[in-house]
Amino acid sequence: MNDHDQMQQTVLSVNSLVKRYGDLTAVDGISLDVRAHEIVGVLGPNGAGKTSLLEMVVGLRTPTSGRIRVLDTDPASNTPELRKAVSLQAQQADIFPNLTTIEILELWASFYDQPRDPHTVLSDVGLTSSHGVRVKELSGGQARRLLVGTALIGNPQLAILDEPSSGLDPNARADLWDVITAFRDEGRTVVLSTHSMEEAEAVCDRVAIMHQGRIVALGRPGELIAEHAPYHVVSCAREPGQDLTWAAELPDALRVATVGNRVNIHTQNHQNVMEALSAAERPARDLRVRSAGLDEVFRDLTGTDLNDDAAESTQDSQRVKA
Ligand SMILES: Nc1ncnc2c1ncn2[C@@H]1O[C@H](COP(=O)(O)OP(=O)(O)OP(=O)(O)O)[C@@H](O)[C@H]1O
Repeated sequence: MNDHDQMQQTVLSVNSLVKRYGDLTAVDGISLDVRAHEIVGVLGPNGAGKTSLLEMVVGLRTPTSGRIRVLDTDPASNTPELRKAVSLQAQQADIFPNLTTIEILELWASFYDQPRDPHTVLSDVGLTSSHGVRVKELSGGQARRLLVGTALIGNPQLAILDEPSSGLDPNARADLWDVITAFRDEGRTVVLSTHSMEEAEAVCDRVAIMHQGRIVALGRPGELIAEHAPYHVVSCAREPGQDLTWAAELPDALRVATVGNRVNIHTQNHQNVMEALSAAERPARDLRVRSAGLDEVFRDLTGTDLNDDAAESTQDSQRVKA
């Protein structure tokens, strides 16, 4: 197989997948193909069904209905070949609380025929200086990095990472994104879940936006934005006592929403909006403009916000225009 053929290879194929827990439908008829050499992000808020989907893909949960093939094999068959080719980032390493970080990676490496060097992986996930620290003494972020290391050490063809950057500080997140993209650049495939649109945009070749058990959009981040949110967001500071609700009346304002101390105005003519904000009797300050991103795509497709902490105010300054 040449490079091109390899990149066309379907590593994961999911068809009409459903997972019910009693009356609750957590995964509601998902179909998704993942090709070799790509990073696919499953982007959705808490409870969207991401973990249920990923754990079915590795055979840890049983589908209610539908079909999954990983490297042309049903994950429920749990063959030794599949166990070596696919890895799921462990959810916790504290089953071995007294082992050190390097001992954990050496233990995980021993499960595989051609593992990565544990010291290299320790360095990749930024834990070299913590090589002698016991698992029970790690901070939340350090523990998360170690878990990502356990997913990569076996050199799997397909790595499944469930919220790999959760709890990491911005520098550690950026380092982790480098590790994940370098892993893909070696010809491997990654499916990760996240509720960070920043992460989805930074690392994912394609993004599946998941909401209430369904994939509501699938594509490259730039394509999704161009298709579903082809506008700019003008943002300004809302100072104490300042009323900017009038911005919703601007002919070029598609939507106006307050997020904490900032007011965001969606528009297809950011020049006009910025001029109007600057020319007001009490001019808006700290004006910024950016292209819409995946969070706007998510909001426009689902009517809800991706992250609670970025939840937009429902007060009178929020207006949606047709
Ligand atoms: N074992 C289970 N039994 C019953 N309900 C479950 C079970 N696992 C998940 N659920 C429910 O299924 C829905 C989807 O959960 P899931 O963990 O798959 O979502 P998620 O997108 O991974 O969420 P999070 O980002 O919070 O981890 C939620 O409503 C959850 O409460």
